[in-house]
Amino acid sequence: MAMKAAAIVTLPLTSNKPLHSLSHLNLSKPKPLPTFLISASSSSMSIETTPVKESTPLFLEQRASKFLHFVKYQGLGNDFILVDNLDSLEPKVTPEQAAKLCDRNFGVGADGVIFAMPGVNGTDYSMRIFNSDGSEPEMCGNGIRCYARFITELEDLKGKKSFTIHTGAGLIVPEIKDDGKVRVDMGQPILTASDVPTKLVATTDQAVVGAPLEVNGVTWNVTCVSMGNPHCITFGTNECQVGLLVHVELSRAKLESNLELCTCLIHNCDWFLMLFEIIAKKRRLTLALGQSLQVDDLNLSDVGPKFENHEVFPSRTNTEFVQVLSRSHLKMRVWERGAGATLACGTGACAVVVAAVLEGRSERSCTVDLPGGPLEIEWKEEDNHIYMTGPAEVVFYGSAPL
Ligand SMILES: N[C@@H](CCC[C@H](N)C(=O)O)C(=O)O
Repeated sequence: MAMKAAAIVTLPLTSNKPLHSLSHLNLSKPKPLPTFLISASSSSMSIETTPVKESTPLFLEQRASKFLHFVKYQGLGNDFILVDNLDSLEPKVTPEQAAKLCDRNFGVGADGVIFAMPGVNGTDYSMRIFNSDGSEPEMCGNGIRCYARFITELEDLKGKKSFTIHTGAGLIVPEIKDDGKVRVDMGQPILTASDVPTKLVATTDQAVVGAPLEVNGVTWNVTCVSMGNPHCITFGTNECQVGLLVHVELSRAKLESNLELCTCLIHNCDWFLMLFEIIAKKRRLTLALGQSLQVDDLNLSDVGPKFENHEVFPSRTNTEFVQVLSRSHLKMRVWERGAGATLACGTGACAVVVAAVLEGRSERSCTVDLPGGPLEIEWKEEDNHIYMTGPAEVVFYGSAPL
């Protein structure tokens, strides 16, 4: 009689199956992985697919194990490791572990790690995030869209499309649209210089709008906006070209329409309005013209860190370099605090539209082109809130040792 041996095998982490094959799993209520009976005789070996009762801990239930189970998401190429942290307000990953996980050579690779946590103060959920350098920002626009999609995977929302999320920037309300995109009420922008925060001297109503800032030996014109996290937005340098300082005599009544006309003309001939100063008594408008930014030509990794760590930004800053394509179409590149050059920044795109409106360059509703794709941004006059609409997609499901 042939001898038979039997062994219990649970599909291991070393399975050849691609990680995305776990995509059908509901991560909060893990389903058992299949168990197979292997029978071997001296002449043959067979695998029976009849499940066998097993007692080993389930893969996704190994909370005590040294593995982090996560879902990788991206929003316009701004990518994140999303962690189910709904059972605790303590992140499952330390800032040091987050930096290691985000490393694109030695880790999973991401711009940040995001934790889906239980709600506080009556909100449905709360969110925390670590940047790829391990620092903790207050908010993340692309991340919050990924978060919203992640919640729909973790929880049975019973058809609910919108919920409230507590963040370091206050209450954020995403809404899942029928086409899968996410529209987010990003709240109100913060403009008071000391709250952004920046040490730059306010130019108008405590806000820093179109102020000169020297970086790398060049004077840039900047506007500072907080979306909960700090942003410094520039449309270009203030290097006036010979003969381009224009003085226009205007009557007060005509001022607004003339200002718009000037901006238009200047855009058309590839120069743009950098600074305007109304000397009311003399009824004179002074325009200082600078060179328009061609964002594709920018040496981002050279200039970005100099803005990020400039002494006028006590909490460091994210920096957006913007080219105006039309009054409703902007193009930007971003150097993010704690993450460097990224393919997109949601809070950055919102801050850019606020800056463009404050500087008289755009309407309140704009398409903002980022290296990873476009975002629709609207700064509503009625409630002073900013609304951002864009995509968020799963990249893969995975586990990594901590
Ligand atoms: N990419 C994010 C912003 C992430 C935080 C930022 N690096 C900071 O430190 O403030 C976005 O989409 O908003």
